Amino acid sequence: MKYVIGVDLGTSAVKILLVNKDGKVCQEVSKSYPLIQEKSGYSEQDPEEWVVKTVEGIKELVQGFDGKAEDIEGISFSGQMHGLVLLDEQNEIIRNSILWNDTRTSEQCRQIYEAVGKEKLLSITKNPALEGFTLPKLLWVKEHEPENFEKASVFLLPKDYLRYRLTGQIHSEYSDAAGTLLLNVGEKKWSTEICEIFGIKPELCPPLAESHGHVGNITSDVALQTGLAESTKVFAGGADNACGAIGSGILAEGRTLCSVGTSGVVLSYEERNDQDFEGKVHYFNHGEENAYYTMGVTLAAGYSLSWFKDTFAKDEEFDSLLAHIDQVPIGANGLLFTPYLAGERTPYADALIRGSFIGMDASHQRRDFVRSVLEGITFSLNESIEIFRENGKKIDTVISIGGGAKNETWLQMQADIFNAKIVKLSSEQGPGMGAAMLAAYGCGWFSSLQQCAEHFVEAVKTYEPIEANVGQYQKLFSLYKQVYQQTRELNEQLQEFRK
Ligand SMILES: Nc1ncnc2c1ncn2[C@@H]1O[C@H](COP(=O)(O)OP(=O)(O)O)[C@@H](O)[C@H]1O
Ligand SMILES: O=C(CO)[C@@H](O)[C@H](O)COP(=O)(O)O
Repeated sequence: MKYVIGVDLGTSAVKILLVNKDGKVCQEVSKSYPLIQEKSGYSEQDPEEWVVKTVEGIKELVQGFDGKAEDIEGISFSGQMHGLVLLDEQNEIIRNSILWNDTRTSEQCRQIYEAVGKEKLLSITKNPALEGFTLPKLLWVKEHEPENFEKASVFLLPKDYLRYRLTGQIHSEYSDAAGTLLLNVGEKKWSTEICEIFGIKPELCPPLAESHGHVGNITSDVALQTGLAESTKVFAGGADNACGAIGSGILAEGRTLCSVGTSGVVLSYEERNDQDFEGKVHYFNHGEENAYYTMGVTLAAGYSLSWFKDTFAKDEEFDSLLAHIDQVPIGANGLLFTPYLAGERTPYADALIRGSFIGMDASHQRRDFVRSVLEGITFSLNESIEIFRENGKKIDTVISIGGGAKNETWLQMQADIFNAKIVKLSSEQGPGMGAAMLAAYGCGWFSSLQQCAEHFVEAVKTYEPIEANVGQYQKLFSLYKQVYQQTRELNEQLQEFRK
């Protein structure tokens, strides 16, 4: 039997899957790493930590594998998007990576609009200037750490850096490059125009490959450290959301995905690159060649739940924290949560907004808070579903993946709040599976990603919306939507008291 490895470099952890030619996940390893948050709105990670944890994880996986290392034919990557990794001329890391959920760059976003103009920016990059994207981070470094900017010889995205360390080859690929604001998304090339406007030398942008492109092999050093064979082919991989889409079979028009990882996304496949969503949703290149997807993003989805757990139930597992939520009625006994712990993207591009619990009273117990956190996250994702529906998309079925899809009550809640059928897959690890599928397709096991999806993607359970619940959630959703408007100014005034 032949195998491939899919590596998902997530925000909370790197998750590594060993998948056989039948699409069965034979082994799984996960290694977590922390966020570095020096100030409110700052979020960084040490790229070296990604490499160390991935190498450890692959080593563990290979040690537990009873076949021959040569049978692991290929490896590919999925990664948290947008994070800026700067390398000097020796390809050494210059500073910590500034991540997708770091919102220090509001001023740089303003400068981008001023210098390029919103209309032109949308026509080239298909996206608005958002704090999480890479170009604003690069401009922040240029302004605040000019010595680091001067030293930089290339920038990479997180999984591209990881792949460089495993192969010695420097590349990016279209699906992740699309999240930089430096790519001409429709023409699939770095925008020389945007680079020139901001004084970014073209060499700073790495060469581009297709996601299934064979970009190198494992170096002899990494083969020695991990037990992988040097013949293991390395394929470029994709942005985690593009890989999540591949791993969930979102490979045709009309398919919709919901992912609750650290962030939360609602994503829809797009055949064309010329639709106009006026920048209300992200519009990126897919990991499938010449395809696209649109997506709304909740910055702190799973992160809201993990924040709650770390703060109030540190030593408990998620399953035990969530054990009693179905004993709490819809609406959490009058408690409403908004998940704006790190600001928000969709539908409010707002770096200053912060979360709220509205309606606390002395009868509330921990379980009410937990339920309200899940409801608030799901309401936020429903705002993206609403934008898609308002733009004419029919959403009656949603495939649900990510850490959040491990909980059955949450999946039923998604069905009731989205008023759509929710499909759970055999593995909730869509991005890792998508990465493995890119390797499988790259190895030539299948003639297309679609054919690979027919073999690899397996639905195991569906959750139908329950009419009575849908009605109750609709009432709550209209209250939820008022919280943003009513807390926006308060949050602006609280800014001076933040860390
Ligand atoms: N058993 C569980 N039930 C519900 N949610 C969970 C469970 N385990 C993890 N999660 C959620 O999933 C999130 C992590 O999802 P994951 O897809 O691994 O994220 P990432 O790719 O960002 O590292 C956590 O922040 C948590 O909110
Ligand atoms: O910023 C985005 C998408 O635009 C995030 O979705 C990141 O890609 C992080 O993903 P997870 O770690 O939550 O999977």
